[in-house]
Amino acid sequence: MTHPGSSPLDERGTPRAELAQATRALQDEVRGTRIDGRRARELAGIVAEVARELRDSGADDEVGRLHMGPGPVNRGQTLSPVYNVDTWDGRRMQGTVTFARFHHGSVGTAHGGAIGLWADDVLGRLSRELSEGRARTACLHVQYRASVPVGAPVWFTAWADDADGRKRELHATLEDDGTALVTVDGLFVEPRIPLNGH
Ligand SMILES: CCCCC/C=C\C/C=C\C/C=C\C/C=C\CCCC(=O)SCCNC(=O)CCNC(=O)[C@H](O)C(C)(C)COP(=O)(O)OP(=O)(O)OC[C@H]1O[C@@H](n2cnc3c(N)ncnc32)[C@H](O)[C@@H]1OP(=O)(O)O
Repeated sequence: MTHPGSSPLDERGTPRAELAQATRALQDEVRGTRIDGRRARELAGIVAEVARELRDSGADDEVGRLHMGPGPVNRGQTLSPVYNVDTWDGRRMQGTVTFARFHHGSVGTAHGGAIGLWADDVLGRLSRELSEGRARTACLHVQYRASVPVGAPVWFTAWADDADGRKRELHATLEDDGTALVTVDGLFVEPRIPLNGH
């Protein structure tokens, strides 16, 4: 079984990946900085200049589609927490996810919405690994059982029940030292009318 992270579509190590990684670092530092107001304004100008150059490079929807690539770290988007798939046996995926300062909710713990975003992403990825048909998230039930730390890797497991026609029930847990922090139950459905390119 091919390890998902070893797909030839993986963007890790490319210049584009480096740009995404640098942008993640920027997001984290913007979140935490104590920089003074005058310098903050100067830096805003520099960042705006970078954004202009990227926009002028011709970003469009085709580029946006790289968001769906398989690499855990470098899908060209910087919103989702970074996660790494360590094992994949065709049915069950295990690995670690690290919520960054950018995903901070309150008192050192991850924002619940960021956890939901990650869950949708990892189950979406699992769904893509399981079959060619493109399923979409119909329902995501996230149970927050204990706080998820920021800045430290947390172990995850994601797995699938048997497919039921176009429906796939997928599950995930986040855990720390054997204690469940979050449990997720998702329903993904292959649309009756397939969406173009999705
Ligand atoms: C080894 C290397 C492999 C390389 C692989 C390469 C790439 C893979 C890598 C990466 C992918 C990475 C990451 C993925 C990232 C993100 C994934 C995010 C996914 C999303 O974020 S996606 C956006 C949010 N999502 C939507 O935007 C959906 C909007 N929505 C719809 O598009 C429709 O609503 C739809 C399609 C859901 C259903 O529409 P439809 O018309 O096809 O469904 P229909 O009515 O026929 O229902 C059929 C059966 O599903 C049941 N059913 C339906 N909906 C239900 C519900 N909500 N609750 C409970 N049951 C439900 C019915 O009850 C019936 O059940 P039954 O058959 O038993 O009666």
